[in-house]
Amino acid sequence: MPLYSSIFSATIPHILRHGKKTDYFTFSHLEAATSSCFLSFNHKNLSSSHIASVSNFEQIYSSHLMEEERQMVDVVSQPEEYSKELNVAVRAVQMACSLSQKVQDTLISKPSNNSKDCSSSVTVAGWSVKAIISWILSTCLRDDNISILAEEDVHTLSNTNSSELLETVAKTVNECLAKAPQFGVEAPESPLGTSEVLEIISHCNSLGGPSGRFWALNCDQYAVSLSLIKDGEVVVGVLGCPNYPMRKDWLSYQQSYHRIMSKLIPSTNRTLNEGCVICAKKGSGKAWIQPLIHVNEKFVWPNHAKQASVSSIDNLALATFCETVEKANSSHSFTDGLAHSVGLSNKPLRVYNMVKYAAIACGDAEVFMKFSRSGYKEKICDHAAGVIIIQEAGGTVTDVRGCSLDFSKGSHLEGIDRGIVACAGSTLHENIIDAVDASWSSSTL
Ligand SMILES: Nc1ncnc2c1ncn2[C@@H]1O[C@H](COP(=O)(O)O)[C@@H](OP(=O)(O)O)[C@H]1O
Ligand SMILES: [Mg+2]
Repeated sequence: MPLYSSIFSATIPHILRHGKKTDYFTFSHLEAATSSCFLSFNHKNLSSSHIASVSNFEQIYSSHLMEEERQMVDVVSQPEEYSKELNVAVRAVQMACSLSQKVQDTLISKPSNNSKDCSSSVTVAGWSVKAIISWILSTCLRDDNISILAEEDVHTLSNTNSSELLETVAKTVNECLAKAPQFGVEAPESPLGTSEVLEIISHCNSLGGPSGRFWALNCDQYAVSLSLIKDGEVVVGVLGCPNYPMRKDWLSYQQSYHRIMSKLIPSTNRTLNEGCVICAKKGSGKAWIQPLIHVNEKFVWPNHAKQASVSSIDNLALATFCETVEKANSSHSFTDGLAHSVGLSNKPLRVYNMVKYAAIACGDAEVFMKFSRSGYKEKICDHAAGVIIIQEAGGTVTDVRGCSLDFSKGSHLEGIDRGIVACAGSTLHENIIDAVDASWSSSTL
């Protein structure tokens, strides 16, 4: 990429210094947005008080829908179980991703050398996403007892030393919620006070478990994932990837570059390179992918949604495998050796967190393997949405013995044997599992 090297050399060192997966940088306000939403096909199923509707959705959109979009309407408009939850969760994740994109745009346009500024922006963005998602879920689903399993301890923010942070989070949350109509959600009547923000964040205190329902949330710069878990089973999964390039050849670049590249290389179809949200409902046999909406656009459900399907490649020689970016999180030497032994000759795709699941669900990669050091317990928030999306898109996800991942044991996946393997199809999956079995005893894992 020599053409871009001078711009990259100016921006990349900054990203490398500060652009780790958890860095959000300064949040700047979202641009003015328009109001109203398009939901009449489904509004009977929704809590109409907070989700606006236009009655002429059918006339405006149905006649123009492409076949895939029609199918999407069929899937989400039927009064099926969890349609409402899926619909609301997609909006919540869209909003969270737009906040994340905004922060990243600020990073690119106004790089800061102050790591303290950066980490405080990360913290603000993280809490703000929790608040926004909690508020949307409880308001749109009319559920005052929303329960969310997230990674941080909710009490940190109520600490008396955190009052400045709380004020900043509340400001960010209010700026973001003021744009809720852009996503088809009514904004709060008046800005939320700090105690209300604390109250909505306090719902992020679920411990998970085998019965009842709770949401699992994970957010960072590269992925925002939200899943609904009912009686230990994942029933809805939504995965937003604000940097997903939607062009396979760009995936192999460090993800922070994508947004720079998408600005440098004009696309005839902008939606092809600026992030996506993928979602699925248990048992539907389908997953859906749609672009993120951008400044001054309205979220039109199911806007440009297309069915997401895993790749049809079932030959390891042609397959691409994903693995963790950080060597500390999964043994690269073991996966390299394994890849060599099974004839996986393509370069591994190292993308952060759940972007790996997204790559498989969209057919951009075929295999994901993660072999954590012994003693590390995987968190369910880091997998739930990705697992259901891959399964509904036609793929297979298990531990290395071929057992399903168990989301009923609290905040962590207990009893995972050796590691996690996700594949586009059962043939690939069997081959990988057999190969791991054959090489495990000689490994140092
Ligand atoms: N010591 C460890 N061993 C294995 N996985 C780890 C780990 N520490 C963190 N992780 C997991 O690996 C994820 C990051 O992987 P990757 O390198 O592919 O981005 C982390 O996501 P979070 O940062 O959301 O907790 C976490 O789920
Ligand atoms: Mg995580």
